Amino acid sequence: MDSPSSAASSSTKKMPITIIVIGMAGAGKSTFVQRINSYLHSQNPPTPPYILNLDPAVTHVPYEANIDIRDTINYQEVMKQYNLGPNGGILTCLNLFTTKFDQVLDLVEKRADSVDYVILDTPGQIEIFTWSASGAIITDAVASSLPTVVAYIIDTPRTTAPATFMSNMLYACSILYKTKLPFILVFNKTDVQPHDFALGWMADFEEFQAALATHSGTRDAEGEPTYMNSLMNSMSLVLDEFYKNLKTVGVSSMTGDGVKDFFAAVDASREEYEKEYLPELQKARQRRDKSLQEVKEDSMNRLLSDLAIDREKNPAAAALDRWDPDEEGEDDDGDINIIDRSEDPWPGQYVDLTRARRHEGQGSNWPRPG
Ligand SMILES: Nc1nc2c(ncn2[C@@H]2O[C@H](COP(=O)(O)OP(=O)(O)OP(=O)(O)O)[C@@H](O)[C@H]2O)c(=O)[nH]1
Repeated sequence: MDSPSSAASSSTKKMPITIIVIGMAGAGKSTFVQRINSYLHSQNPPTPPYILNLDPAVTHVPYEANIDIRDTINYQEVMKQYNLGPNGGILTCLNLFTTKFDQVLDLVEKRADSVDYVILDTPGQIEIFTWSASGAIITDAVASSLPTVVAYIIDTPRTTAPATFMSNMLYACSILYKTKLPFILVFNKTDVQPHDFALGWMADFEEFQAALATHSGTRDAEGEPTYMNSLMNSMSLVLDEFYKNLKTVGVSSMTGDGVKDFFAAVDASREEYEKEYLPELQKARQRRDKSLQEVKEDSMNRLLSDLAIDREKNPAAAALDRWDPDEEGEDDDGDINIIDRSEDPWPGQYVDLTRARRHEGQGSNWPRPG
C-alpha cells in the first residue's frame, strides 16, 4: 500500500477516511454508526461505508458490518475457556483479534478505491478500547494507513450536571492526547437535550464556573466552596486549552439531525490529519526505522562474528549446517482468517480461535492472552 501522503498526492481518488467511534456505554455509538451509515447510503450517488464492529459482546448491531469481530471470535467461549468475567472476556477477544489485524487492514485496503469512509464501532466499555494495548495497536495501525478521526460520542442528556460534564471532557481530553488524532466531540441525543449548554460552557469557562457555583453540593456546611468545587474550577481553566483543539457537533442519532454537520467536521479533519498528524507520523517512522536499522546491523555483526568463531572451532558441525529446502514453506500462521461479510454473503460459522488452545501442537499456533 502506498503511504498515505504518496497515495493522496499521486491518485485522483482520495483515500477513505476512517472514523473511530468511541464513547461511554450507552452513549449511542451503535445507533450513531447506524445513522451515519444510512445517511451515506441515502446520498446521491450513495457512498456506502466499510464498517467494522469490534465489540465481541454485543448481541445485536443495528447495521450490516463488513467485518465483525463476532464472526472470528466467540466471546462466550473465550470467557469459558480462560475463566474470565465479562470485561476480561472482551479484552481477551480484542487481543486475539488484534493479532490478526493485518488481515483486516488488507481487506480494508482492497476496498480503498471504492469507499469514502471506513467506520470502526468499538466495545461498549470504553476503557477496554482506549486503555488497552490492543486498542492502541488498532488505532495506530489504522491511523498509519489511512486518514483517521476519532468521533467521541457523548450522552448529552446525562452530561448536564457540571461535574459529569467535566469528567466526560477529561476523559475525552485523555483520549485526544493519547491518540493525537483529529477529534470530534459528538453531542448525541440532542432530540432529548439540546447541546447549547455545553457549547456555552466550552466557549466561556466563567459560564461553566457560574453553573458549578449554583449546582448543589458545591459548598460545605460553612458555605465555603468544597474541595471538588475548587478542583473543578481550576480544571475548567485547563480544559479551556483542550477545547481549542476540538470540533464539536450536536447530533440526534434517532432523528438524523446534525449528521450533515458531522460529515463537514470529518472532512475538515482530513485536512488536519494531512497537515498535522501525518508529518509527525512520518517523522516518528523515520526515527523508528533508523533505530531499528541500527539494532539490526548491530545484531547481524555480532551474529556473523560469533558464527565465524564457531565454525573455526567446530568445522565438522559447520559442514552439516546447510539450508534444507524441505523445511521451507511451512505456514506458521495458522488457518484462521478474518471474514469480509461483503465478499462472503453468508459468513457462516465464526472461526473459534479458542480451539487453538485445545489443539496445541496440531498446526494452530495462536498467541494466548498473557
Ligand atoms: N433519544 C435518543 N436515544 C438515542 C439516541 N442514540 C441512541 N439512543 C438510545 O440510547 C440507547 C443506547 O444506544 P446504543 O447505540 O446501544 O449505545 P452504545 O453506546 O452502542 O451502547 P453500548 O454498546 O452498550 O456501549 C439505546 O436505547 C438507543 O435507542 C438519540 O440520538 N436519541
